[in-house]
Amino acid sequence: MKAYSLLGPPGFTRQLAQRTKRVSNNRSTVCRPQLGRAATGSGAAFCSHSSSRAKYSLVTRAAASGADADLDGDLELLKTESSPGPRLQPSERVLKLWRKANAVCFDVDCTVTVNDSLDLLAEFMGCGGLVAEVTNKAMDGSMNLEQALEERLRIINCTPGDIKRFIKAHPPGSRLVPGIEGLIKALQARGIAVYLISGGFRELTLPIAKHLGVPKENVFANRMNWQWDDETGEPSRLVGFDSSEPTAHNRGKPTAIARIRQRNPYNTIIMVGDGITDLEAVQVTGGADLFIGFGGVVERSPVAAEADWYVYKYSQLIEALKRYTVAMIGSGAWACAAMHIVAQNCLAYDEADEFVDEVRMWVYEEEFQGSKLTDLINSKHENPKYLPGISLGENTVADPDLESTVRGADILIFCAPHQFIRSMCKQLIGKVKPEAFAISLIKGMRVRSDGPQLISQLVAKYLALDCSVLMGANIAGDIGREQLSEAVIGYANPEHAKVLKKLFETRYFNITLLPDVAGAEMCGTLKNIVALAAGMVDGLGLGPNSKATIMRQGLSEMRGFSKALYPTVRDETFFESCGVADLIATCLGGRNRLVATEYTRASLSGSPVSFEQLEAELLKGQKLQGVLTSNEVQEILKQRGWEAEYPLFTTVNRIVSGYFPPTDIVNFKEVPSRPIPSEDGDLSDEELAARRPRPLATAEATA
Ligand SMILES: NC(=O)c1ccc[n+]([C@@H]2O[C@H](COP(=O)([O-])OP(=O)(O)OC[C@H]3O[C@@H](n4cnc5c(N)ncnc54)[C@H](O)[C@@H]3O)[C@@H](O)[C@H]2O)c1
Ligand SMILES: O=P(O)(O)OC[C@H](O)CO
Repeated sequence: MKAYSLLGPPGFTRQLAQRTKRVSNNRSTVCRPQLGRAATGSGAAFCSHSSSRAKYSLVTRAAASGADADLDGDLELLKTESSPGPRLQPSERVLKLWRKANAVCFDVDCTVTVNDSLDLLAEFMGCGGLVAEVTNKAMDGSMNLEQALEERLRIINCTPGDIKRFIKAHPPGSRLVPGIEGLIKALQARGIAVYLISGGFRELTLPIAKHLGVPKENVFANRMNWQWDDETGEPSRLVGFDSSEPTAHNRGKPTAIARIRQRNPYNTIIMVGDGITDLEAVQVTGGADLFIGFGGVVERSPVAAEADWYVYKYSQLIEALKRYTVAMIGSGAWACAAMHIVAQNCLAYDEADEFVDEVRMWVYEEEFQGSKLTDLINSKHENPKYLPGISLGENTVADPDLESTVRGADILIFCAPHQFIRSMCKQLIGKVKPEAFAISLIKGMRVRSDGPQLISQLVAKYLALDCSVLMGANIAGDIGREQLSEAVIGYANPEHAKVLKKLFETRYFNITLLPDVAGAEMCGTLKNIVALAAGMVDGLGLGPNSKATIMRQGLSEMRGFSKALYPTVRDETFFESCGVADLIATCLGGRNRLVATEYTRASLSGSPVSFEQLEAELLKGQKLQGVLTSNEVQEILKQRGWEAEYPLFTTVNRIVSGYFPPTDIVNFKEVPSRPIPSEDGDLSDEELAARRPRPLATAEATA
């Protein structure tokens, strides 16, 4: 890369730089016009304004050959320096600013393919050559901006009718830069204000703004002054322009941006342009926060060299607006059903297109029918073991490596059986983006020596992330088959909640936002205990009255226990999908209910089977959460002396621990007051072993 610094009067050096670049016809040459003398040792060409144009050829030839040149006299190319060239890849800082912009200001010349509408109007009026000469004078600094505008208008001397005809002959839609409409729509859909700033005239800019959907109050440009016809009361003759507009003067663009700031509470304003006057927007205090150079219409080397980010296509800016890379941690039945929705939503195009298409999914690697589960998912786009027949989407990428799954992710979805989460979070410490946020779909809790810990709290503690929860009547298979369903997102951070709603909501899956993380999560966790009781009732062959009794009692204990642990939990939460609706769904059709039903039947038949065995036989790799949760909750009840206050929870735990037969579920009111049979007395070893679920310690050890 050769870079030449040209010293001299700004207009002249700028023009010289452009010509040098053009002659060198080489993108790896950068010419920077600079004022004053360069520091000793830096590459510089000095040209006084009076230096003859003949000297151009010397400079341009030197640039074209990439050679150093040492010219005498007042045009002196001292030597070359190396430069990294335009920044074609945005830095982290630039990307962040682009994504958090409140307003984006476009130089209007970067929205239409013909760079200067006034020159185009001059051509239309048949005076293109004359006007171009004046434009050149402004470029080489021999005429100031205001004088040049005045002179160009004087030559053009058009009427309002001429302008109308001109717009008709060159409608904005016929000369838009590809991608500009999509970019402006994408920005506006995100609530980012769009402005057009032009050194040209409102009369020519407003039709472009209208076509692009930019409101006219967001257009900064000069205004033509008209002589009004006394007879018709209509404007008739052009008599100059209103020089009070900021764009009529040097540094007009930063002045316009300063005005935008005065009128709006914007933190971040971006200027997109292709000229030195656009670049000035970031060089003045109060101007733009970032300058993005656009080379899709005209490429000006000094602008390219100084831009914070230089792009040739607007699609690059649209792509970079996609803020959220999503990662799914888990690949069981619910993780796959949720992925069916999430992957579609990430791929779906809407104007606010906020999600990166590809979603990585962490898969606990297993062999299935002789192949690796990850390979099967990546080739067939479904998980044949945990949710066969349901597409995960071609944009889902299964990854057996937890750390690479979350690398670069902005949103982490946790959906694995709760007993494995702690060890997974420990592994991820320091591996997730600090500004990422999380959502847990997990129904379960952890009990530590100092008390309970919700999974959302565990994620927040280990990974320092805000963690919302998604809970509801959500039986995985039915959602995979796109049956109507709903859930709540319990949140603490409303901004995150809004994004998460977009990520999960779909035609058949409604999301309600609920500012009660603990309430929603406690509901999802505790209903699994009640589902075991409901399964026992089914196993006993009892009818709906008995089941309804169990469910009502269960709901009441869920509410009491949740509020006793977390006093901020709201009563309304129990009437949402995560409360009563999930309780109904899980007690009618969930896995906990199924396994408890079979446990009860086996027990009644005189051939008891353990929960562990039934889990393996009936669920084929899926995990039963209710028994673990019952043990965890019971530990808290015991610690706090609350067992008698939660008779259904306690009875379920006595049954799944093998102390009482499942027939005792109907005696839940008095079971807690009964003495617990001693292990070596009242029950045979086989009976106890068969009835006892896998102890909690074993499950934790697996993790
Ligand atoms: N299945 C549902 O209908 C449903 C609905 C709503 C919520 N949930 C909740 O979602 C959570 C996840 O359940 P799911 O249905 O996606 O899973 P699942 O029960 O269908 O499958 C078990 C998963 O655990 C994985 N696994 C096995 N051993 C592991 C280990 N040592 N470490 C890590 N992972 C291991 C398996 O590979 C599999 O992906 C649970 O908290 C559950 O309560 C489930
Ligand atoms: O199959 P279960 O009993 O784990 O319940 C599944 C879901 O949690 C129902 O919402």
